[in-house]
Amino acid sequence: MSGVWGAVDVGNTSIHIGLFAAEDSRPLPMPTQTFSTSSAEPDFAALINLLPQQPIDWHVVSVNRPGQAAFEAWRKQARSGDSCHVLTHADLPLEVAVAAPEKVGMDRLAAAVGANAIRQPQRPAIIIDAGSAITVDLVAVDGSFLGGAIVPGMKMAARALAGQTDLLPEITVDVGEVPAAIGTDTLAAMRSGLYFSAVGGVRELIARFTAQLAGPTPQVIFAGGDAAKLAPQMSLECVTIDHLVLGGVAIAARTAKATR
Ligand SMILES: Nc1ncnc2c1ncn2[C@@H]1O[C@H](COP(=O)(O)OP(=O)(O)O)[C@@H](O)[C@H]1O
Ligand SMILES: CC(C)(COP(=O)(O)O)[C@@H](O)C(=O)NCCC(=O)O
Ligand SMILES: [K+]
Repeated sequence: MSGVWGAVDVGNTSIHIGLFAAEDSRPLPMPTQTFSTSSAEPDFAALINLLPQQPIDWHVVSVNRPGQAAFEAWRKQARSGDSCHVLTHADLPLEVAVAAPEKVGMDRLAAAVGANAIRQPQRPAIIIDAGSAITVDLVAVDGSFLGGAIVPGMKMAARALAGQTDLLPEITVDVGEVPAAIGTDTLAAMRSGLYFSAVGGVRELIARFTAQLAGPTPQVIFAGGDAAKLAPQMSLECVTIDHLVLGGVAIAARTAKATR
C-alpha cells in the first residue's frame, strides 16, 4: 500500500473524491487532492492521473446507488490492485442515537464525524449540508448523532417549480447574488422564494434545535455545494468547512486502520 487513502462521497449531484496522506494526524484531515464528477454521468478519466502507482485503500460513503455502482465498476477496471470498503454506520466512530441508524444517509453521519473532530468539546453542533438536499443535523455534547431535518436543496426546488408548473422556467440561484425579497417579475419572484425559503428554513431549524437543547449554544457548521450561498445570510456565528464529509470518511479510515 502507498501512503495515500482515497475517500469517496457519492451524493445525488456529485461524486466527491479526496486523496489523503496516511500520516495526516490533524483532528479533521484535509485532502491533498480532490476530484469531483457528476453522479448521473460520471467520468473518472482524469482521476487516474491523480493517483499513485501503488495500490491505495478506498473508503466510500454513498447515498446514490447508481453513482456508487459506477465508481465501483471504474475502480475494479482501472485500479484492480486497490482495496475498497463501502462504509456503513457501524464503521464510523460515531454513536448514532436514532432507532434506525442504517437508514440515515452516510453523508450525514460522515459529516457528523467530521463535525465532532472540530467542534468545541463543551458545545453541541448543528451541521448544515447544503447539497442536492439540505440536511440540518444535530450532534450532542457527547458526540452522538441525534437526527435532524431534510429539506429540498435550492436546485431541486427550482426544478420542482419548473417541472410541475406550465409557466415557470428553470432558474439557478448564483453564489454572491442576494436577491431582492420582493420580486417584481417571475424570475425575480422565484429567485427570492427559492433563496429566502432555504435561508429561512435553515434558520428556523437552527432556532428550534437550539431551543430544544439545554446548555451551551450549538456551534453551527456549514458544508456542501451551496454552503457559500446560505452561510453568509444566517446572521449568526457559523463556519463553513470544505470537505467535511470527506474528512469524516478519512477519520473513519484512520480509526479502522488503527484498530485493524
Ligand atoms: N460546479 C458545480 N456543479 C454542481 N453543483 C454545484 C456546483 N457549484 C455549486 N453547486 C451546487 O451544489 C449543489 C450540489 O452540492 P453537493 O454538495 O455536491 O451535493 P450532493 O452531495 O448532493 O452531490 C448543487 O445543488 C448546486 O446548487
Ligand atoms: C438526505 C439525503 C438525500 C441528502 O443527500 P445529498 O443532498 O447529500 O445528495 C441523503 O443523505 C439520503 O438519501 N439519506 C437517507 C435518508 C436519511 O438520511 O434519513
Ligand atoms: K446534503
